[in-house]
Amino acid sequence: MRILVAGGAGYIGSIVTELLLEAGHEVVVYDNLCHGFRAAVPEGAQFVHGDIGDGERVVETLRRWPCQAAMHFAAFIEAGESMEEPFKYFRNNVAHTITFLEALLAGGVDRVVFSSTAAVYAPAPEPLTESSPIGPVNVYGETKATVERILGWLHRTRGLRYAALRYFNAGGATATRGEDHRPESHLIPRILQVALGRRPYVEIYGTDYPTRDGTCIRDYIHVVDLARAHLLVLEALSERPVMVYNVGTGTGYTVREVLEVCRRVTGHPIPAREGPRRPGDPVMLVASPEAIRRDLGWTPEHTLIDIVASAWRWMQAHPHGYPE
Ligand SMILES: NC(=O)c1ccc[n+]([C@@H]2O[C@H](COP(=O)([O-])OP(=O)(O)OC[C@H]3O[C@@H](n4cnc5c(N)ncnc54)[C@H](O)[C@@H]3O)[C@@H](O)[C@H]2O)c1
Ligand SMILES: O=c1ccn([C@@H]2O[C@H](COP(=O)(O)OP(=O)(O)O[C@H]3O[C@H](CO)[C@@H](O)[C@H](O)[C@H]3O)[C@@H](O)[C@H]2O)c(=O)[nH]1
Repeated sequence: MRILVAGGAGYIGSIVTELLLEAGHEVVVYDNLCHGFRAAVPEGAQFVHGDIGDGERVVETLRRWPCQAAMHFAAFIEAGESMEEPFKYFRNNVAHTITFLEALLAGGVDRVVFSSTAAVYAPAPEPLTESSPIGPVNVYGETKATVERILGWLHRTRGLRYAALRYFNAGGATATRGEDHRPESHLIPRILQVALGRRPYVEIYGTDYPTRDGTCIRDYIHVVDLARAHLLVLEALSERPVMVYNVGTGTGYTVREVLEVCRRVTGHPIPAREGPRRPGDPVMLVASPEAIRRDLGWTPEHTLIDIVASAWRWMQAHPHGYPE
């Protein structure tokens, strides 16, 4: 298949592109590079510098390289920032996505894999299943829940086939690609930047949550396991026109536990300071990954140690990330 990958110059999209090419697919990466890097795009992929909010450019791209499916990673991704800049998030993640979806259908693409998130759920003290209540506690999660509903209506009214993958917290790297967000807001790379000598300490956002050690709990999923889920749903779209799956491991770690794993893997003491809560942070998000296992046979193959070890290898090899 030839696949249009919007946001394919970013962290997860570039690694999914790497796996798609390895599996023998053709890929057209479509990215405005607002947060991605040209150097992250695998050599075997076509690259188009474009915005998902520019429908004409999307249609033009599809005329030049007709595609059988699209994957949609292009979005702003920070829950904390979304609480400060709601319009920025609604515009890019919802309004521009509507333009993008309309252009895909006009350009003959009726299969979409969408990057949704665990942040669509109301935080809960037990593992979340796909039928757990939707109830985002931040604007970012609301934008993703809104797009999921739009996809549902486009299936009913236009026959769009789609998979919405609700990722839990992605981490880790391949041998050649890793996480490089600027500014970096994510826990694991921020901790590893301390071990690398690029930050004096890591701040723990909130130590008074009702959890086993007072810090937030997340389900960390290796980016390669996450990427494999994309290839599986892409194949399955022929038989299953609508799929909504959690992609996580089923195991939650507190911020302090992640910090300990990072100290063990790097052998660095990694100083930490306790700070206030970050607005919009859910107390706990842990997946039940049972549905995607049952339907498609997907299971995670990597542990939190593998995530941290691969991220650490990548950061040591690329201490300043991708070249601009
Ligand atoms: N990183 C995680 O842990 C995580 C968890 C859940 C969901 N997600 C979702 O996965 C997707 C990818 O996340 P990531 O961590 O790779 O983020 P990222 O910022 O590394 O990648 C996003 C890419 O989209 C591009 N982009 C953004 N707006 C665009 C626009 N209007 N037009 C064209 N390109 C645009 C950026 O340049 C970037 O290359 C996002 O949709 C995010 O919401 C990520
Ligand atoms: O310097 C830091 C950074 C983070 N945290 C905490 O670490 C946890 C994880 O935070 P982070 O790595 O920023 O990820 P999330 O805010 O959980 O969000 C990620 O995971 C979500 C799915 O769970 C996705 O939807 C988002 O796109 C993605 O950014 C949270 O409790 C944070 O408060 C700290 O204590 N200190």
